[in-house]
Amino acid sequence: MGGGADDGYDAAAALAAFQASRAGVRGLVESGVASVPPLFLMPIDSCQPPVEQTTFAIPTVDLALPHSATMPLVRAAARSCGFFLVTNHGVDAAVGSAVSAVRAFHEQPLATRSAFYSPTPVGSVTYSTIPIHPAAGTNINEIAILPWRDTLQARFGPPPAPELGKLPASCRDALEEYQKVMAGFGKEVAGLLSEALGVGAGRVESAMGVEGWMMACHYYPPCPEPSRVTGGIEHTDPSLFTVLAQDAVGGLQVRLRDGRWADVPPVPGALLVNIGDVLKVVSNDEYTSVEHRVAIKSSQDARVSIALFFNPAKRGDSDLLGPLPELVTTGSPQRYRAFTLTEFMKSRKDIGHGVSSIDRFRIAHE
Ligand SMILES: O=C(O)CCC(=O)C(=O)O
Ligand SMILES: [Fe+2]
Repeated sequence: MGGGADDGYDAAAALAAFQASRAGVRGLVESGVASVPPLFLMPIDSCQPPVEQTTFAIPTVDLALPHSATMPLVRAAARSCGFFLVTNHGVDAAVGSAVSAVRAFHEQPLATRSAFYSPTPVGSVTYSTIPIHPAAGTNINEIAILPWRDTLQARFGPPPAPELGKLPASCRDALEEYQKVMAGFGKEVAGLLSEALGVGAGRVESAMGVEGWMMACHYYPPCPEPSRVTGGIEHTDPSLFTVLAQDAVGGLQVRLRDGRWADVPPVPGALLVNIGDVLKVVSNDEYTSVEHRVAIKSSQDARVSIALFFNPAKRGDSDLLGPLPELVTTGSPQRYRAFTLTEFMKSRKDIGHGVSSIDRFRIAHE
């Protein structure tokens, strides 16, 4: 992939030119590209839908049900497929405004939005086309490949809040409001997930803190050749858990246990929650962190999604992430050694963004 001197294509120069345009993928589409530039072409086996691609019904947790009913649903979903939809969450207005504000930001005229654009996401607020991690794909080598997506990313925590004044004015109020409302929603989800582990509702939060908020506001432009690109390569989330809000276009796919990929069609009004690698570790493998990716579905419609990662707030070099001691028993021995967030991030950098990045900390048992 990526070509070389032999075919006259210089991938590094193409990447530099794309980044220097400060226009993102949206800019390419606005300029009327009729085919996918090589920088975005995925190896065939990384983006083509497998033959038996299927649609999968994600379990739903209805928060209007009594607590005694929701808790077992959360427990079953977190253990079996690692994803669940949440309905009757009471935050529709904030979700609607945030998704609209993200679309408005990405669809501003080039001159306005390019002022925010940076080639790589460094800093607490960034707008970029984040290159695919070289180790993340099966046969992606050292030449960067880009996803068919532009991302406005903002770190909201842990406190003290980083410079949110850097958020673009066009979406600042809606995103700040969304974050505030979702902090409350996330506490409720953290409580349910903790209680469903049988360790008490406050345990996960008191052990880790959940205020390490990172918000990724994605924009997936329509693509002239959707099957040749990826919106996001297969990965697991590094978070404790992630909450995804999205419009009606769709594109998210999850990997089933048998290895096939399944479409997860958006459900109007529902939020999607998934378990990340850190909570899988904390739960001593009772919960599962499932690989997912994003396909581009449309040559007409741009898709917007907002992934809000609830990461551990406790992240110093003396804060250890590991299985909760009360979940370690004779029948269920400790599956991971404790590690710091710094070690974990290094592992993702070295090994890639799949679930295997926590295998470095796994304790082998006969
Ligand atoms: O846009 C989506 O549907 C998913 C995005 C995602 O998986 C992520 O940001 O980690
Ligand atoms: Fe993800």
